[in-house]
Amino acid sequence: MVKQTIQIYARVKPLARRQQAGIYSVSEDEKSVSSLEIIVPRDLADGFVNNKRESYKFKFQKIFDQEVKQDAVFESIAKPVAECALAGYNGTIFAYGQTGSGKTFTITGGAERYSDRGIIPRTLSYIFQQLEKDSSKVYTTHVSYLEIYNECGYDLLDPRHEASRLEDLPKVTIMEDPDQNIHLKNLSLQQATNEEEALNLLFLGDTNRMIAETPMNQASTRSHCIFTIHISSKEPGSATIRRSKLHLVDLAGSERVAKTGVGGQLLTEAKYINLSLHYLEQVIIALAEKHRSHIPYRNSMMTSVLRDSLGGNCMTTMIATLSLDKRNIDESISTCRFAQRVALIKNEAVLNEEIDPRLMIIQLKKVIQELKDELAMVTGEQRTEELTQEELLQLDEIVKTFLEDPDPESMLDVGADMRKIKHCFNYVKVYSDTNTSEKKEELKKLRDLLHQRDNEISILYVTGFIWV
Ligand SMILES: Nc1ncnc2c1ncn2[C@@H]1O[C@H](COP(=O)(O)OP(=O)(O)OP(=O)(O)O)[C@@H](O)[C@H]1O
Repeated sequence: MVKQTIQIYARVKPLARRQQAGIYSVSEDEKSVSSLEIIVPRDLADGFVNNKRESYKFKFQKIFDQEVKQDAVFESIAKPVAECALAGYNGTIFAYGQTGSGKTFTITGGAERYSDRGIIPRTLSYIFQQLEKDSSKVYTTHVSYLEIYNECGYDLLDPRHEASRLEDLPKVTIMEDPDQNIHLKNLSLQQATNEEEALNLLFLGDTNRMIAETPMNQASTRSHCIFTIHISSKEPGSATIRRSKLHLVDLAGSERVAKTGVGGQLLTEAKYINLSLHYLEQVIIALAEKHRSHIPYRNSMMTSVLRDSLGGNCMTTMIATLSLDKRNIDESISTCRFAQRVALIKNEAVLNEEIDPRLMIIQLKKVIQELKDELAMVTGEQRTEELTQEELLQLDEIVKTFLEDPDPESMLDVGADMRKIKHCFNYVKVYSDTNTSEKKEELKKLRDLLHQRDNEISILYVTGFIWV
C-alpha cells in the first residue's frame, strides 16, 4: 500500500500580448518545495482600492512558470503517475483553474504544433512504448472518455454516433453496487492495441466534444471531461491479473468570484457558477477535516466518478492552472487556496490484483488431476482408460528432451499417473535399443574398413611397393 497526500503542482499560463502582468514570484527552498508569492498592491488593484493583504504565499510540489513547455510538464507530473498505473496502481491527474487558464492545453494540448501535445497523448505514447519493451507480461489496454455536463454523463467514444448535439451521445448513468463501488452504465470501453488506435479514439472523443457544443454548453468551460486509460496485465500462466485505471481530467472553469466593484472590494462575494465544482470543494473540505465520517461524494456525478481519486485507492495529482495577469489575480488566488486544501487529502493506493476465475479453474483442475493420480498410485487403484494419441506424443517429446539434455541435473516429471510412467519406460527402452543397434552397425562398418585397409597394405608388401 502506498500512502500519499494528493500532489499539487501549479502552471502559469504565458501572458497574451495585451495582458498586463500581475506581480508574482516563484522560489524554491532547500527541500525543493516551490513557493508562489502573489502581490496585490494595497493602493490599486484592478482599479479598486485593496484593503486586504498584500502578499499571498502558496506552496506547491513544483511550479511551472510561463516559459515551461509541455514535455517538461509531462516528465515531472504525468510520467511517474503513468509508471504507477503500469505497475497496477490507480492514478488521477486533474487540472483545475479558471476558464482560459490552460487546463485543456495542459491535459489535451494545443492543436497548432506537434510539440504542444498535452498530457493525454504523451501519456498514451509513453504507456505503449513501455508495453512494447516488457515481454514478461501480457497487457490489455482500453480507453473511455466521459463528458459530464449539467450532472449528465455522455459517452464521447460512442462509435455509432455522429453527434451533432451533446444529447445525441449515449447518456451515461451511475450505478453503485452493495460494496459502494461505482459503475458507469453506458460508458463504452474501447480496446486500443497500440498508440495509433488510442490516439484515434482520443481524436474521436475530442471531435464529438467539439461538435456537440451548443449555446447551452459553451466550449469546455462548463463541462468536465474524464479520459481514462484502463490497463490490465498478467504473467503468462498465472491466474493473477493486475488492473489499474488512469484518469486524466479536464475540469470545468472554476471562476466563481463576482467582482462587485461596489466599495472597491476585490475578493468578495463568492458565487458559484458551477454547482459540481462547489460539491467538489465540499468533498475536499470534508476530506481535509479530521474525524469527518461522512464525505458527500454522492452529491454530484463528478465527485461520484472521482470518488477513488479523492481520499481513496489512487495516486492523485492536481495541476492548478493560473492566469497571472492583473485582471485574473483574484481568481488565481482562489485556485491556489483550493490547491492548498487539496494537498491535505491523504490517499491510500493499493496494488489492484485479482484472480481470474477462468484461469483459476483450469489451474485447480490440473491440481485435482495430479492429486487423483498420486492417490491412485498409493492405493494401487490404477486408471485404465487409454492415453490419447496427443498425450502419447506429448510424453514422447518430454522424454526425448530429457534424454538429449546434457545437463546431468535435468529431471523428468510426468506426474503420478502409472500409465504415463509405463509409457516413458517403454520409450526409454526403444530409444536405447535404437541407439545400441545404431552403434553396433557403426562398429561393424569401421571393422570392415580396417580389414580392407590391412588387405591393401599386405598386397603392397607382396608386390614390393613397400620396403621394410
Ligand atoms: N502554457 C501555455 N502555453 C501556450 N498557450 C497556452 C498555454 N496555456 C494555455 N494556452 C492557450 O490559452 C488558451 C486558453 O487555454 P485553454 O483552452 O487550455 O484554457 P482552459 O482552462 O481549458 O479553459 P476552459 O475552462 O474554457 O476549458 C488557448 O488558446 C491555449 O492554447
